[in-house]
Amino acid sequence: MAKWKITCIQQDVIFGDPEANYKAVEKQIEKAMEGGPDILVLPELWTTGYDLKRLNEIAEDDAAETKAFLAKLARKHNVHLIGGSAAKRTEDGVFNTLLAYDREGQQIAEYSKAHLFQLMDEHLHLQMGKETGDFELDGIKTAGVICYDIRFPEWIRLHAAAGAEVLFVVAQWPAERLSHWRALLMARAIENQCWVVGCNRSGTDPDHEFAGNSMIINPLGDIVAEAGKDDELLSAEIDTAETGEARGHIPVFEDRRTELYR
Ligand SMILES: NC(=O)CCC(=O)C(=O)O
Repeated sequence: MAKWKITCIQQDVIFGDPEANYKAVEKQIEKAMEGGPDILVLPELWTTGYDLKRLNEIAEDDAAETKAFLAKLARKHNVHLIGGSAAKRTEDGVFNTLLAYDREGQQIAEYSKAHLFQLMDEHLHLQMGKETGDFELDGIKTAGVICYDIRFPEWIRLHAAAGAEVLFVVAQWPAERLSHWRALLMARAIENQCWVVGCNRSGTDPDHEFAGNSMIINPLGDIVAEAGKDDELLSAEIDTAETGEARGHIPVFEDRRTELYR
């Protein structure tokens, strides 16, 4: 069991300008550390934004600079860093990849978005990940997924059934579907009886206005903290003992009828 203070860094992303975003994020991390968090969370594609037409050009080989940047800051601040996602260029194309680092700056997760969101043209510019997003923090099973992934309950269930007690969701979720963002995050928490930490971006890009409304939701589906629309550091204390309590109270995982689910 673990008790953690989690802070989501909800902020605007400067379109197609990784250097400017590194500077902005470094500054926000410094500010967030004043609150003494154990875990920091960044949003989806925070280095490049959805500059998909230039993505192949501005993505880094193996997301190397982003990895070095996140590892350095996790170590410097002695904080677990769920580093949002970054465009990772490989021989097979560009992936939208979540990266996470522990307090020592060791990489603990590298998960590429499995479900590509056609409405924002991801399928034209990105490759689909094939692996799950499980990882451990301080010996606790957790998982990280990316934005549109939360529309696939069977994908999230796979992680919860493997023991994840906290689900981190990094996102660039548009304001026009804010009601879906809120309902889907709450539903994933209720059905999987796990903590859900959704870190969305704020601001706009040439094609979208983003919702903000990062959320921290407990395993009963209650919203413990929710941000507004603009830049914000959203924090809450979480206790993973509540996952076991929720699962003990209504034994959903025991009552599953997997033999019927075909
Ligand atoms: N960046 C995304 O995956 C957006 C997903 C989204 O907006 C949705 O409605 O789903």
